[in-house]
Amino acid sequence: MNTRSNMVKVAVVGGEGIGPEVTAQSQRILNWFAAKRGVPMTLREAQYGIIPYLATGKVLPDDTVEAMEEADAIVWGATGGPETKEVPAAARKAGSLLGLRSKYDLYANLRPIVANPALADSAPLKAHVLKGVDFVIIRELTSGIYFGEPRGIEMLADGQRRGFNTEQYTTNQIRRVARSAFELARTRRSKVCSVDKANVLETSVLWREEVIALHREEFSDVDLTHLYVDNAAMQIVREPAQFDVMVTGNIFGDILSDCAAMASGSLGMLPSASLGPVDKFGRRKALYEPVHGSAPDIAGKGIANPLGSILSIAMMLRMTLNRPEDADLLEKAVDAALATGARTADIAEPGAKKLSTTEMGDAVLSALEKIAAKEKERA
Ligand SMILES: NC(=O)c1ccc[n+]([C@@H]2O[C@H](COP(=O)([O-])OP(=O)(O)OC[C@H]3O[C@@H](n4cnc5c(N)ncnc54)[C@H](O)[C@@H]3O)[C@@H](O)[C@H]2O)c1
Ligand SMILES: CC(C)[C@H](C(=O)O)[C@@H](O)C(=O)O
Ligand SMILES: [Mg+2]
Repeated sequence: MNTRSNMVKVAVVGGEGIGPEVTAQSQRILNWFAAKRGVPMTLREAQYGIIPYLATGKVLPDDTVEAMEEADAIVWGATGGPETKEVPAAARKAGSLLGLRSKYDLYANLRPIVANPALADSAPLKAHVLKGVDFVIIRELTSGIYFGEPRGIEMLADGQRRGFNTEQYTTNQIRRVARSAFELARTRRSKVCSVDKANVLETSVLWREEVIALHREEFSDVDLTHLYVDNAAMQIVREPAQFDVMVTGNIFGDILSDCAAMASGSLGMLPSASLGPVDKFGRRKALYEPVHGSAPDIAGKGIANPLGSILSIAMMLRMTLNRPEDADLLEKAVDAALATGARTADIAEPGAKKLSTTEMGDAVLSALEKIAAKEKERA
């Protein structure tokens, strides 16, 4: 029997656009693992975005702040969309996703890209979903040009306006995310590709020097290569199966991960984990979210692919809950659902039945039941 003290606290924040639609499916999965597998967690639902803004004047109301504050893991849906225009910039900024990443120092953002075999065999996706693609982009998430100062838009003497941002990285910011990449690579195929723009940017010169130094000092058993970001984008399209772990800065990682998403068939397939520093009790605040955004073009239609969000729960089971068997079980259930032909619109073949978001959730839950029952029989 689990006592409340060993319960992992999870805040579930659907957010905006398709965020609540996909997160609802993840929540069903979480409930299944709590009820059927005894995974020790408490779920606290909380709101984010335009709805709480209209009620409280805050996109991130106090109740949500409290839920996130006490949580070991945050399950996030999405932010953004046309409604954001109704929220004044200051209120939006006060509760932004970037602010949360910064507040909890979620510096290591893991974005796995896996070509599911069932999709690699599917005719319309064959061109870019290539068998054997299985790599992780580790994106530095709390520094770089997203956070560097000074930034702003100023008026020039000649009447023009000038916008400016600052790319910046310190030794420690580079080393800690590079360490995450080397450590992850040791659990995989022991290859790290570091991506920068060291032929132009000083931040990238420093990035490359520090990655090389850390590699020499502590990780010389790992195979380390370097690519300029423009070449990396081309290589991801040309031969994504060559990569194991790719580590890069904030903005390069943002762009490369959407680009790499197509090797998995759809942006809707990609999960992510954003991890903070390990505290003195060995705990690590984490935020789990699909890589995609609020998708205003399909929001409210019930057709979004929930698998990116659901696979983020597998990452949570593995990384926050330390339940690798349950993470494997969930990934197997996603594989099984896809193998039986379950497809949302973004990954469907022409003429094939297109499942709604909820029906894809049903397909994963039904696969979970079947696989768990078989495992029980075998035991
Ligand atoms: N982490 C986040 O919350 C996050 C991430 C990215 C973008 N955003 C925000 O989302 C808003 C929309 O941005 P965008 O349109 O550039 O990017 P997006 O990721 O929302 O959508 C890009 C394209 O991918 C499709 N898509 C995305 N997720 C899908 C899914 N689960 N199933 C099927 N198709 C899916 C969309 O329909 C769209 O055509 C912006 O306000 C942006 O800032 C938020
Ligand atoms: C919504 C936006 C700020 C965010 C980013 O640029 O980091 C998104 O694109 C992502 O990839 O998580
Ligand atoms: Mg992005």
